Amino acid sequence: MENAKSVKLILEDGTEIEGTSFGAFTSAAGEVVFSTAMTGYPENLTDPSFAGQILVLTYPMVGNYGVPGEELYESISKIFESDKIHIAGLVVNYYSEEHSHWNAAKSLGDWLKEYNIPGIFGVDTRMLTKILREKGAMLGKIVAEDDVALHDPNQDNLVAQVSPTEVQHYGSGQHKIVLVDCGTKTNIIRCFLQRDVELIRVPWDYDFTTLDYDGLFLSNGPGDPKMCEPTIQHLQTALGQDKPIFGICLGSQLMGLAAGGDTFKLKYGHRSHNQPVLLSGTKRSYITSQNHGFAVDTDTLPAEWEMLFENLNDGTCEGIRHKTKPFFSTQFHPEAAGGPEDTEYLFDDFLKAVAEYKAAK
Ligand SMILES: NC(=O)CC[C@H](N)C(=O)O
Repeated sequence: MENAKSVKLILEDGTEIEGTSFGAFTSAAGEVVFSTAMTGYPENLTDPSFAGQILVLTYPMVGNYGVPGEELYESISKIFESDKIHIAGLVVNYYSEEHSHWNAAKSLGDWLKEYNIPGIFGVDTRMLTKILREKGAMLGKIVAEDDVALHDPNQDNLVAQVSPTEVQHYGSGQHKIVLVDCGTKTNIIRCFLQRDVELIRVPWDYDFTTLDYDGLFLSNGPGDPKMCEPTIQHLQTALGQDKPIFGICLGSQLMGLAAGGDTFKLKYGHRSHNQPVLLSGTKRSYITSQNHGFAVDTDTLPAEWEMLFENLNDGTCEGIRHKTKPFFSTQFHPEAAGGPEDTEYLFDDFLKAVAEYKAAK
């Protein structure tokens, strides 16, 4: 690339890696996490759950299919997972400014520049991932001209930063679903709108218990789930009723906390499109899309709750369910975007539970 400027990636353990700048030539600090997904950077970079994180991609060449232009679907993005880039910085091995794809509108570097997000390339990201697997996810920074202090985003209420402030309505189906938006991926909204649903999207701390609805959905979102105290309190009220509840990722962690269980931080998290999970009580496994750094501690779940899915790599909890009421959640992403769509049927399972609840009323 012309006029290439050198930048550094510095980790809290003192590791310093020199590379070349792409995207914005600026410094940024965050939690350094890795993803082994082979594609999907337009989706990953706009997933609000990545807020505050410097993302390391192990796939060796990034940028070669460019970035699509925006298109709308029912007033939300048809392409991206939110309306902006949420990562704090991007670390890749080989960055391809040149790109070729039928819907590419710009290069990855130009897109990062639009949001003032720095990228660094020329980094052996597989070596770096081995360090992060060995020592755990670490704080770090990309340093261009001016130095910045290390900063732990998990100490911030990131959900409050990415959640909307207004209630929004979508669709006109027969099931009225409240979506508590802690930083939702738009494909969750698309998955609902492709079904028979009227969606009421509310801010993370909105008291949804006052609304008239048939089913409750808890979205994914960034940071430590324990920061979402108001959401947990409202959810506890909802758990006292019988209306179906479905949670994804952060939503699963909030369900665990509201039920009286605990969550903990994983050593280096699960971020990829090929995580195997086992459906409890069966021999059926699914390949799932994942992006999380925290998990529900299965041993702390009260007696009325049980693990619904288990991660086959490390045995951690990938979802929970209530033994008698229609409440369940997944730590993985049934809406994929990117990743396999094998578990999208869970949206249908949830809506079936909603229909049964309404029929029994
Ligand atoms: N994708 C998500 O919802 C992530 C949940 C939470 N922030 C975690 O890292 O575990």
